[in-house]
Amino acid sequence: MRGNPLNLTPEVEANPLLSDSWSRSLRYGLEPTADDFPRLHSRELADRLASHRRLQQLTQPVIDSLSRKVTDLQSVVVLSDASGLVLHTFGDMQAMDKAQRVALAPGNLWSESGRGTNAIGTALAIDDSCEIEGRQHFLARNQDLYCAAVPLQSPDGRVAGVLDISGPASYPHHQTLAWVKGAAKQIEYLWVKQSLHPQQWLMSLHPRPEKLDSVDELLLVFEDNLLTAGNRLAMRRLGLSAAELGQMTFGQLFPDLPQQAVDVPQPLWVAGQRFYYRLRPPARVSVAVTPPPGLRLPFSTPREGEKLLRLLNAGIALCIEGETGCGKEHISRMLHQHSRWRSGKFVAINCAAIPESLIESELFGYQPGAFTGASKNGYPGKIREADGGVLFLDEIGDMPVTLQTRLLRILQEKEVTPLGASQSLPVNFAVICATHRNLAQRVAEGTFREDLFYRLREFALTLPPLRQWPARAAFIRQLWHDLGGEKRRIALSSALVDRLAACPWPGNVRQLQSLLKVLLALAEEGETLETDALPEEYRAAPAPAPVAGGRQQHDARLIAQTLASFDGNISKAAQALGVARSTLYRRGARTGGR
Ligand SMILES: Nc1ncnc2c1ncn2[C@@H]1O[C@H](COP(=O)(O)OP(=O)(O)OP(=O)(O)O)[C@@H](O)[C@H]1O
Repeated sequence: MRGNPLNLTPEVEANPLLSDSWSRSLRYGLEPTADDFPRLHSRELADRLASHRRLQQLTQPVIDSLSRKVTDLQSVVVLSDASGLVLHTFGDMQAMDKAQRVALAPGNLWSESGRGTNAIGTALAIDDSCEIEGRQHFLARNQDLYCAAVPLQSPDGRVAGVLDISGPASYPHHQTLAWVKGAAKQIEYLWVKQSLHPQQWLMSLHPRPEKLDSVDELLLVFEDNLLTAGNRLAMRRLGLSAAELGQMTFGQLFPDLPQQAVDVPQPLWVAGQRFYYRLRPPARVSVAVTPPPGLRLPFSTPREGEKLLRLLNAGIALCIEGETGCGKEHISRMLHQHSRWRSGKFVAINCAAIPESLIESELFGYQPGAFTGASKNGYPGKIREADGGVLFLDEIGDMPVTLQTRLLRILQEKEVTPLGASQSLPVNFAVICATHRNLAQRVAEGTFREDLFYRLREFALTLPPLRQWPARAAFIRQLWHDLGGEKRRIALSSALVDRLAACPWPGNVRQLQSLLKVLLALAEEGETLETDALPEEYRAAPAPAPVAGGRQQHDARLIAQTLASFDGNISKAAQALGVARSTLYRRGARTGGR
């Protein structure tokens, strides 16, 4: 048919929302007569439900009253996740015919790519509310249904799921879309208010002062002076996008307004429109920490550093990959100190070093007497310690799969339930993870959850090994200065620095730092160190080639040389290497055993 190559019905063709959606459905390769439909097995569904507990808890009271309203229309309320997967169906389904009951039950996937034009899938595709009635549905098998859906937005600006009302198309649905929109507005309002952290500012705005303190309020949340969250009403009305959260400052949004508590509604002009606003200061004032001057990354440009900071400020999960010792933790600590999370702690967890049986209590904490041997005072756990700060997950690739599920849930719901507790506690933190493993390969092998992989790797950064850093000589001199070389009036000759800059450094900065500590411990005040001060393996030109199992072999050699320099005195060698004596005993025993 000319002008209508997709053979759309006149009703669909006349409505751009529908014709676009039908075109997409056809492009997905769907057939209107298709009778099979995507559905999740109960085990996978249980897993997905567990990771959306917060969404369900938040929506439950609003949905309960909504489902009572739609009973007379023989309709049900459906809650889906952001992929269109039905998580819960509320209301009486008995009045529906069997096919509809089956199709709307939890576990069904109502994405547009799975079922063509339908309210849940199309609302997700256009990120807006919509109603799809009878023959407007793409699949013939759904054409007895009426559905109205609204995407739900979490305070961090992400689409978290969809709220939908579905029922027989034969009933009148004059108010249904308005009801579902009102419920979604209420959920998004409660979500912002309930996840407010004591260190955050809350701004509420509305063109009419009497509407303040109602679900119609526009809500904005600031941490320090950074905009970090808001409800959809505010973001739409003020033209803000999720990408601006963590970037936009109070001053950029309201240039003429001081960031001061305002209790009695005051007028305010924004984008040519008059609003009234209140500004509630944080309940717990964070210790004002002045950010240290500019972030310097020795291996890249200042712009790269600024980019990473912006991402961290926006709450984006960073995944840092790179060889051992190249500074993954060091850079994470620097980012934390410069970020909006700096008033909270930097909490590092080595996922490979904690015994599997202890990781759970270590991460999630426990109630007094939660298990035999538990401290009688309980333990808050690392995740709660990181509240307001940065949680650094080192060697994330080694986290046991069972714990990956719990970690994912915490990252999605931003709350933690200590062992033995019945109530969960809200937490707010940024996540940086590090690994020297190939995480994608672990996902392919089935030892790392794919959903956690994407959640933790919202932005991935690969640190180059030290041998590839530009300006290595300058870095070596800086490290020497930081270790106190200049203070002790001990200099490094240019020839020595050049030799070190040419080394391959399989153990990266850790190896370089250990060597410089040894040189410093052995040198006399006022001396200038030449290449002959270097241990033999560093003296020879060309520089030593990287060896298999690099770090361990290098460490063993360095330990042996240092011990020899101090005539076998373990205390002095340990001091020179900057490690505990017990480490040297342990390493000595290991290398000696080979
Ligand atoms: N840019 C840097 N400036 C100064 N010191 C650094 C720098 N990068 C790393 N270091 C130091 O090198 C050592 C190793 O760094 P770090 O622990 O961050 O490496 P890593 O990549 O996390 O190692 P691993 O993979 O073994 O955990 C630390 O003592 C750290 O302080």
